Parts: sequence; structure tokens; C-alpha cells
Amino acid sequence: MSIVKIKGLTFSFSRKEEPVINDFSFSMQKGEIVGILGQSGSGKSTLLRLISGLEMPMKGTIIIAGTTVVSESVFIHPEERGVGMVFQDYALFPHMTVKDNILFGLTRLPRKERKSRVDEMLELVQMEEFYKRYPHELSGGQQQRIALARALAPKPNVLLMDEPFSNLDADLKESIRDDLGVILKKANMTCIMVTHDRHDVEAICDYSITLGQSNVSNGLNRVKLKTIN
Ligand SMILES: Nc1ncnc2c1ncn2[C@@H]1O[C@H](COP(=O)(O)OP(=O)(O)OP(=O)(O)O)[C@@H](O)[C@H]1O
Repeated sequence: MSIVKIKGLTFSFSRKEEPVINDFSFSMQKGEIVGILGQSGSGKSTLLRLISGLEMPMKGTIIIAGTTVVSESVFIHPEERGVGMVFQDYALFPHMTVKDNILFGLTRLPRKERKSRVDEMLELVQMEEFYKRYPHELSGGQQQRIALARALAPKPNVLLMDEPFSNLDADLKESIRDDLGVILKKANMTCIMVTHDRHDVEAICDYSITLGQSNVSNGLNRVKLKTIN
């Protein structure tokens, strides 16, 4: 079963302008990591905003884990979609410790399960000893790991990442990128990653999709990068 299924997605910021996303169709299986490439302005971030529910399409359907989250007659709000997000700037709460940042998204979990989930996430990203620190006391790479732990803690059906390496030094980026790939595979997380850097995609993605200049994508430009085990 596809975990993410998008059909005929079309979106424009204004009725007078050409659609930014035009008749876009695409599907993903559980545990796949897909890279979204494309020139600046090709609609990469907009596609993530449509999947997460921050924008409403003009046409098309999105199905996540068997539930239609958007169609002509349905619009499920972002917090109900089971979608996690990691932003360029990580968006950690500066006044909260690492532990509280991860706890933030776990309000639906019974109280006694929350602590064990936080511990599990800290172990996954290998940051157990940093739980009392504040974001400003962490390096860029460590902040990214905590942002990832926070996004994965509620067990989303799909994780969306928008340029997750753009704030990192070139030297650091390579090792952090490899670590991220390992963490995502260990969690069997389905992930859509937007980047402008083909090397990011080659390093950790199973497939890439390039949003074209014509802004038309029908899923046929899906390029397989690795054989999935
Ligand atoms: N709020 C908005 N109102 C109107 N137009 C917008 C808005 N946000 C983005 N756009 C336009 O939509 C198009 C797609 O933008 P988007 O941010 O999705 O591109 P992108 O591929 O992520 O670009 P980049 O790689 O530069 O981040 C661009 O032409 C942009 O100018």
C-alpha cells in the first residue's frame, strides 16, 4: 500500500497566474526517502506546504496512510494529518530544553509514555546526554538532530524536510547527511526531502523527483537512485 498518494495536484497563488504546481501525481511506499529537486521558484516548498496542509490546492487529492487528507470535498487540518516537518532553521523553541522541545508534540500520548518516547528519540539521534541543554548550547548539527527527534517523536506517517542542511558548514554537512540517512532508515521513516543540492539526494534518497521549469510534473520524472532492500 502507498503511504503517500498524490493525484492531479494543482495549485496557484493567484487565479491570474500560471499554477506553481500543475497536475502533479506521485506515490511513495513506507520507508522510502524521496528527494525533491528543482530550480529556485519551481515549487518545491509549495509542494511540502500542500502535503502538510498549510496550503489548499485548487484541484487534486492527497491520501496519507489510507486517509484522504485533501480532495474536492475534504480538507484535514495540518495537525490531524500525521505529517512531521523539519524546517531549514530547525524552529526549536529557544526557551525550552532539549527534553521539553521533544515533549512538545507528545500531548496526545498518555503521560507515562511520554518520557519513554523522549528517551527513545534521544537514543535514536544519539543525544542522550544533552537532554537538559537549551538550543543555543548546541552546535548546528546537534540542533538538527533534536529537530529531527522532535519531528519523529509523535510517529508521523511521513516526514517532510525543507532544505535540512542549508544551515550547516560544508565540512559538517557530509557527515550529518550520512547520519540522517541512517537515522531515517533505522526508524523506517517515509520522508520527502526538498533540496537544491543533487549530492544530498544521491547520498540519502531512494528516488528523486525534479520539478521542471514548466512546473508540470506527472511523476514520470521520478529517478531511481538506489535499490531498496
Ligand atoms: N505566498 C506567496 N504568494 C505568491 N507567490 C508565492 C508565494 N510563495 C511563493 N510564491 C511563488 O511561488 C513559486 C514557487 O515558490 P516555492 O517557494 O515553492 O519555490 P522553491 O522551489 O521552494 O524555491 P527555492 O528553491 O528558492 O526555495 C515562486 O515563483 C514564488 O515566487
